[in-house]
Amino acid sequence: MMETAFTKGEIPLLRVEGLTKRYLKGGPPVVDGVSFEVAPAEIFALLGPSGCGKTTTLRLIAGFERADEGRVWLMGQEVTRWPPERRGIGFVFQDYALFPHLSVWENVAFGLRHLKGRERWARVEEVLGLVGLTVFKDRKPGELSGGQQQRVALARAIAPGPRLVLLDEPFSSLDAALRQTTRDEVRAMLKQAGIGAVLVTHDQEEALSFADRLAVMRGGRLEQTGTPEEVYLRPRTPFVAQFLGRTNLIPGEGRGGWAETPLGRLSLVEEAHGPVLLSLRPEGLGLAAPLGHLGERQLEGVVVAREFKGHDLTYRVRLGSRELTVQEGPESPFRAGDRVRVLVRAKAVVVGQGRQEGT
Ligand SMILES: Nc1ncnc2c1ncn2[C@@H]1O[C@H](COP(=O)(O)OP(=O)(O)OP(=O)(O)O)[C@@H](O)[C@H]1O
Repeated sequence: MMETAFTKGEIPLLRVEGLTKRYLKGGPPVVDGVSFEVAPAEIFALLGPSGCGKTTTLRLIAGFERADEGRVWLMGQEVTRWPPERRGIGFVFQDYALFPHLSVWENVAFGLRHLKGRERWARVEEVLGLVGLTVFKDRKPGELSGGQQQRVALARAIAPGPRLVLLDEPFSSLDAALRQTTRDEVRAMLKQAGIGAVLVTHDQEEALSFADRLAVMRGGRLEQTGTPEEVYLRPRTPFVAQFLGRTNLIPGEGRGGWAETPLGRLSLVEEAHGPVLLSLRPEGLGLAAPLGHLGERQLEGVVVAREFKGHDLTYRVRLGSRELTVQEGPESPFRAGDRVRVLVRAKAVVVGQGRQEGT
């Protein structure tokens, strides 16, 4: 499986290897053997539930925390023991951390104290232009919207010209509509400036749409790394399948290109043999009216719940002792209590080998 965005021989912008961190001596590691690489100008996301060690990983990369084990390289140079200021990395926090008493212009100029008057002025103007905030340069942060404040924070982080910025849940305090537009804008700005980024988020949609590649993190470890498409369409574990969206987990017996399952024979994306756990996304299933004639092989079930969401419609359908989540178009006509035929439209993905508990 393709897992890197690298051309042969290219030096990664960031490389971390075996990063491990315990906050309590002798306690469990909160970051446990984390390794990944980020290519120049690549946007990489660390996605995982609260407390899985994402922020700690970011702090180890920035140098705010010291790793118990493992190493960090920036553009081929080992920086594991370097202090944060020597690493030249930009950092954007969830709460922006802007100076409230300084204007937008002064906030952005703050990290440029090493530059002289004219040079400094030109760089601040350039960066404000890049983030589209030139007209607000005299305002204080408190006189801006959340999305605008976030862009100031980004401008301040990129003003000194870092090759890498670390973004810790930078969009989470914005409301849904603003979050999406700010995200798109920030992505476009990073791409335009050729700056690589590591984004930390617990929001799967954000990671999928913002990142070029992402890693799903759980309990201090990276469970799977790949492009958004690879990780969504080819999850390797039940956790990754469930964390990246809704899915149906179905036990089966692999027979090569297909598996025998309680839903009948399912085609598999990749060959498998023996006991397996399969993932079938709700959009890979469909509903139709049951066929009238008896003796026809069909997966018949009963709609137990229906959730209309505008762009789609989600059903819960009971088949024997099992419930499936099925996604249909918004005009799908079934109601709770209707008898329906379940259609399998997609191939199943193997997310576990061997007998699984609770399936
Ligand atoms: N300074 C600290 N001292 C002790 N424990 C800490 C410290 N910082 C974090 N932890 C613990 O380490 C674990 C990982 O925290 P971390 O903030 O890295 O996770 P996260 O995935 O970023 O979570 P969230 O999304 O909630 O911020 C958590 O159990 C947290 O309570």
